[in-house]
Amino acid sequence: MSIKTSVIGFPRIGKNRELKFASEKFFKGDISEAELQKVAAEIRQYGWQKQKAAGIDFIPSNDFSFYDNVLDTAFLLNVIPERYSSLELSTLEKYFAAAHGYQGAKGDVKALPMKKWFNTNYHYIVPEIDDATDLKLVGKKPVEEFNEAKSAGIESVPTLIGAYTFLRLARYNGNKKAKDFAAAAVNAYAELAEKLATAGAKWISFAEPALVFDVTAEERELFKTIYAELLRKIGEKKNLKIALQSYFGDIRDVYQDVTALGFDAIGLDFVEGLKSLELLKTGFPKDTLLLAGVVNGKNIWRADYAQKNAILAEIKKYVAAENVVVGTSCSLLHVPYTVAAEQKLSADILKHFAFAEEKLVEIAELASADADALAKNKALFATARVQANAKVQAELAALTAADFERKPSRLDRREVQKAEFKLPAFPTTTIGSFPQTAEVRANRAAFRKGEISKEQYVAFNQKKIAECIKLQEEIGLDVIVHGEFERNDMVEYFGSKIDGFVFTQNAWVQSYGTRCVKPPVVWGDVSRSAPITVEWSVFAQSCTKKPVKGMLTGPVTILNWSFPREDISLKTQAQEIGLAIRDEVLDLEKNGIRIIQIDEAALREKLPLRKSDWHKEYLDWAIPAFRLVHAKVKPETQIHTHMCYSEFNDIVRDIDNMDADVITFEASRSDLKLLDALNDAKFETQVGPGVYDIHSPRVPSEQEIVDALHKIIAKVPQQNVWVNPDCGLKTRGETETTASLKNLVAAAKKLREEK
Ligand SMILES: Nc1nc2c(c(=O)[nH]1)N[C@@H](CNc1ccc(C(=O)N[C@@H](CCC(=O)N[C@@H](CCC(=O)N[C@@H](CCC(=O)O)C(=O)O)C(=O)O)C(=O)O)cc1)CN2
Ligand code: MET
Ligand SMILES: [Zn+2]
Repeated sequence: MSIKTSVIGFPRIGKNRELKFASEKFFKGDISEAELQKVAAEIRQYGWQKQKAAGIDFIPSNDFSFYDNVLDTAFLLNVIPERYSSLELSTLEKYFAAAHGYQGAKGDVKALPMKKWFNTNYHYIVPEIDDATDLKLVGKKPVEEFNEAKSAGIESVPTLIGAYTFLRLARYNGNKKAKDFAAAAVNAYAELAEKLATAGAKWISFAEPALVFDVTAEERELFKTIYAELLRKIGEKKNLKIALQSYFGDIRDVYQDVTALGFDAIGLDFVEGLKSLELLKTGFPKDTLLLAGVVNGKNIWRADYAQKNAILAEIKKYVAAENVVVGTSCSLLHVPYTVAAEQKLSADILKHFAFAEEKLVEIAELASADADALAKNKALFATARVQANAKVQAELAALTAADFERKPSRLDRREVQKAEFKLPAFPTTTIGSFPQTAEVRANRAAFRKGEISKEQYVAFNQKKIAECIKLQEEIGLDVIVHGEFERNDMVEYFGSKIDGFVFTQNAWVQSYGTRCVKPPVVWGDVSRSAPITVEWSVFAQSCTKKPVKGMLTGPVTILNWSFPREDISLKTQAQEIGLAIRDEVLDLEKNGIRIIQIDEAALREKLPLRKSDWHKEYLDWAIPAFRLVHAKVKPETQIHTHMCYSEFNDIVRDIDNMDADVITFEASRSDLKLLDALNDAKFETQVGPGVYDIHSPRVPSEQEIVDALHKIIAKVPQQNVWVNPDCGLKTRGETETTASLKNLVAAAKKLREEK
């Protein structure tokens, strides 16, 4: 008897990003809703048929989304703020209005906020609940998609974001809290379960990834209340089975509750769940299926069957073999579709890759214990995939404490830099990128396709840089940037210039809505063979007397937004990338660049989901990796860094400990709590909390920026304050950018006068 198999979710942007392109056309009014729906149906069909062909037993439905599954759940449960529901638009248009705002004949509303989905580069839409929210079942999406799969001959498992995770991730604007909506949520989910059962569903799966966070006593009560009641209600319909699916870690705080509640299946993550095996040893209920997440849903490497089988063997000591189901550790949303779409990489490289479709085959092969497949896999892992780079290894081995310690101290450097730059109070700057217009993209594309020469490509970008600098001088900014016209993405660009990475052509992964990324793959030891940005920066500096910031991406961000190796530690990889970027920093300095920004946009992203793991598992290597990059620069060289997500209240000391001279970060949309945290921590790094939101085309008025600055100087010593936007301007238009920056400079001047 072959073991059964399950999948938590499948990619949904389309094998060639069809959903992205169709949605963007729909937004522009170029295609109808019906045409968009047709593309969506084809994408769903594709995923189901691939899973069926691979022999997957538990195939999910309702894992598709036009934008985001959390937003789908909000629309399913009537958690739709009135400003969207009252728009005279179709339901799908209201949904998109909540996802990314609406500005047009029918109204003007901003989008709901977007947040990182656990420890991934996917982002979800944060549902907004207030005291008047009438949580109840209003949508049909799960039932419709179940029926759609059924008519295609597939008996799917409708998967739903569970009530606990939904209520845990929502934002509450009134006095009511999650627990005040528990009863309503139970009723809505029970009603939905009944409808699904009537439609013929045999199973439903509740995804509860929020169980892998630290769970407080109060949250645990909420979880128990919800499911005790929901299972009781559903239990009245005896032919429906219920799975509880966790992922992105282990559920140590609620394992006992989960196993006691009486689910028909429990999904545990044996990849990121450090304690999952240990928990299993404490007992697992009889006659319950264990959906064993052993195939990594986040990486792009082939699974090592010997290692996976060892885990499965261990699992079977505690769970009857017939109750073990082999599956993915999380949704396959976080990996690209298929290795088959890669034509440029050699077969020797590609044979080590498994994207979503290849992972289906892996699950099936692990379940069937097919002898040929086992032998082939054994052979693949028998030899080392890559040769170590001796030079890099020697450099790593030679690192000492001094490589991580910049001298003199920040406060001493500060005096030196004051004399060096003679910047005014409230110095103004931007984060790096300027609008990536169609012609900028076209220039890169033409060069990539070999349609223009290197000289033509460089000449175009130099012209753009010169114009960009002239514009910044006219606006009156103090520290200038070159504009980043040569970069498609801040990580892909560096990856493509550093040895040790490999690149895919079509390995797109959804980051949010219609936006995708193509993460580079860390293939071997990483090293820099030639300067990357120096010529651009030197050219930019030749255009102005004002200081031009060199612009680099830091090691932690490059690593976090790539697919890392698994044969060596993240710490080692971050150090290798750190050494490569350090070479670049020192070359920039040698070539007259006196201010260097090293972006760590994604530093916060991979902070472990549990607080107890923060230091040991992450910060203890991530912060030193950044220090390594800049420790050897001269005292007068000013090091900046930038972070996109300002939710670092709990780690401000660690951020300060990166020992940058200046940090800029997103603050305009967030509250002032971070400023309080900076104040409490006596934050020493000079700071530029973004004074306006670059994610919107709206132009902030001078007064708004003055007001923002007043709030900032109420908490941060004036002499530490920089004035800058939130993040890079690459997604903005040129007109609004110029208008916004003029107001920003005017606001800074006003504050100088007030002093
Ligand atoms: N890696 C990463 N993660 C991040 C961020 C980030 O900046 N980088 N920011 C945060 C938000 N996430 C984001 C993720 C994606 C995009 C984004 O704009 N993505 C673009 C793709 C960007 C890109 O690489 N574009 C290439 C073009 C790539 C391409 O498709 N080229 C086609 C041809 C297209 C043509 O010729 O017109 C091809 O080569 O075939 C370029 O500009 O050069 C998109 O989905 O639309 C923005 C933010 C968090 N995570
Ligand atoms: N320097 C980069 C830019 O301005 C930093 C962006 S952070 C996502 O685009
Ligand atoms: Zn940013």
